[in-house]
Amino acid sequence: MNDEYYMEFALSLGKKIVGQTSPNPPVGAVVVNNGQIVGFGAHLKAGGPHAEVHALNMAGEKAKGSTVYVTLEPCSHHGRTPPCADLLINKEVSRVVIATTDPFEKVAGNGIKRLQEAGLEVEVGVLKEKADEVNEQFFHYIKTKKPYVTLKSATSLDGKIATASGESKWITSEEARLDAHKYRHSHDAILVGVNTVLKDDPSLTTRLPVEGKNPIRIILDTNLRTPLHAKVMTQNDANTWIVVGKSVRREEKEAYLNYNHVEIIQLTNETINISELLHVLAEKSIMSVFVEGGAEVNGSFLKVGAVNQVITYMAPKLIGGKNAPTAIGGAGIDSLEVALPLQIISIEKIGPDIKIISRVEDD
Ligand SMILES: Nc1c(/N=C/[C@H](O)[C@H](O)[C@H](O)COP(=O)(O)O)[nH]c(=O)[nH]c1=O
Repeated sequence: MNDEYYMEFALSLGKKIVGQTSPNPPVGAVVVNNGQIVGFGAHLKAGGPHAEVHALNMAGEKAKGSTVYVTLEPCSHHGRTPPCADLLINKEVSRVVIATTDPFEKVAGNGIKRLQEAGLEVEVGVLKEKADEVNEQFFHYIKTKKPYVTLKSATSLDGKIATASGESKWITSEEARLDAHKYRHSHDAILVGVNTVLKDDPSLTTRLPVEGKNPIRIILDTNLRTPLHAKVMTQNDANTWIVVGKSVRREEKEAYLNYNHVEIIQLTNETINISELLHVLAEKSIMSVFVEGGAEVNGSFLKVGAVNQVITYMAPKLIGGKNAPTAIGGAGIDSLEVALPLQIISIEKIGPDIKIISRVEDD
């Protein structure tokens, strides 16, 4: 076979664990010896063994003289686990094929250098584009020290998220709504405004046919209006972080602190500053946030340009009405020249609806 054949396998392992390794990258590794796959593995959770460790353990004696395919440059620094570059050398691996290099300053290029200095054959760049996509959340987080933000909207053909009277259930189909849950699974946090909580009382959990990780639920709630009987308060199958402004007083927060799964994050301004929020979330190791609106919250992210990916579901319905809300509220951008440089990545049918994935060009 060829290198791409085995790297595809390693990438499929990495892709399947996106969302469960934060704040580490979702890495996959495959060990091949004499044309046989003798080991494979993925980094399953931060603090756990890296993908190469699992794959080499499975390979046992057959690691010697093997070729190891890994989706990201092996680490060469002592993190919470010993360096994988040293392990590859100690196991007497002959050749290491790497899909893409790690932008993390402690690693960038050092892993490759250490392998080459030890006499291993190293090949870099096999299926690089695909690996960069699997690592997009991690790379953005490492480069910008801010979470990767995916904005989701579900609208009618004319861009409305509800009728003028506020009716919104449902615009898009069951299939489209289910598809959105995949992003709840693959992001560390889901974020909505308190108006969505007041209007829809959402649970914001991941309800996929088989399992799915619940993201941390982040509620933007400047004046702490989230009702104590809301599902995000009474259901503790996911943590809930309520973000409030400076003027919320300590005694107002008391009642919320009785819930173990609830945390109040108080920012330093009267109103919530999205840039400050993203900095605080990154400090708490949140690598990716799935913003499910509503319109005002979406507008506040757009206003500061804090959008990396947009998932748009559009139903074949026309709602109309100048007072019916559209997907992005707020003041909007002042001129087209400051519009986000989005690129459409894919358009597909989901049931009767269409799904558009668009991303901001790499920074
Ligand atoms: N109104 C529509 C949506 N509306 C989504 C709501 O704003 C809110 O995120 C949901 O109610 C979440 O509830 P839960 O977490 O599933 O319990 N979302 C969609 O994809 N299509 C629509 O038509």
